[in-house]
Amino acid sequence: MATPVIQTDKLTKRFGDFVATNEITFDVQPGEIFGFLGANGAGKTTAMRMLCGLSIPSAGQARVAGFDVYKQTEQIKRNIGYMSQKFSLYEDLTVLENINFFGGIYGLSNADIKTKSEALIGRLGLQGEAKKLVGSLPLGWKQKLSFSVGILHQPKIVFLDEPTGGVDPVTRRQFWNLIYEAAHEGITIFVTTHYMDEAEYCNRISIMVDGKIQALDTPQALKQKFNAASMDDVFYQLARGAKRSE
Ligand SMILES: Nc1ncnc2c1ncn2[C@@H]1O[C@H](COP(=O)(O)OP(=O)(O)OP(=O)(O)O)[C@@H](O)[C@H]1O
Repeated sequence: MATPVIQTDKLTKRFGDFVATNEITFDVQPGEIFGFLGANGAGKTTAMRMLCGLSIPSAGQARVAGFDVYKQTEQIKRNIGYMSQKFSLYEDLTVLENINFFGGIYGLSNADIKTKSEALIGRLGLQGEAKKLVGSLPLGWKQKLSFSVGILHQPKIVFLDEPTGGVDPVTRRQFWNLIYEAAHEGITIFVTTHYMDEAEYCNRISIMVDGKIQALDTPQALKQKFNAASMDDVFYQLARGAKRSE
């Protein structure tokens, strides 16, 4: 088997006495679409921030794209894409300006940025919008653009924190087509979502409850194990006892 792109061993984050992420251990394989599920407050964002090199763990180990989350956070940031819940493009720049700006941040050459931006705009069907301010686009388009910009530098892994919140099912489906294309090109996808139909699209899923991973397997295997008709049902069986969910 190939070396995992994410490896964690008892990864933990405490805020004072509160253990937000509690000894989580798992691997993610190259090219995998890995769903990171859990109720509100389960500790997903906290874990993801540690894996992205944005927050130093309290205990445990993790390597991301081969780099250590304590000592090599800059290398991690160069090898990943990250799309947070909070929309991250500049609303007061145009579509093209955002692509140019982030391409520059990622260290791409001008020629590379030009080729990639034309391909990106074509793929998203944004030819008519290239010179419009991003703030004027519908939310679903912004999310698709944000994802595409987040993988402009062809990172090894892209972390998506609830990337499709607040958009309709058709737009979510289009977003998932982009995810599949990226995975097909070899980019590993690490995604949190509250939508159980999206969980079904993942190769494997972990489900966190109150800071701990309580289940991890393919959607099919989880449904069998919990004798459940749907992922909704699996999730409910695991998360109904959660103390932290609102
Ligand atoms: N900086 C912080 N200081 C104190 N507590 C924090 C901090 N960040 C997160 N927490 C707490 O840690 C717990 C886990 O939060 P986290 O945001 O990781 O959950 P989540 O699973 O991503 O939830 P959601 O689905 O609502 O985004 C929550 O109870 C939260 O209040």
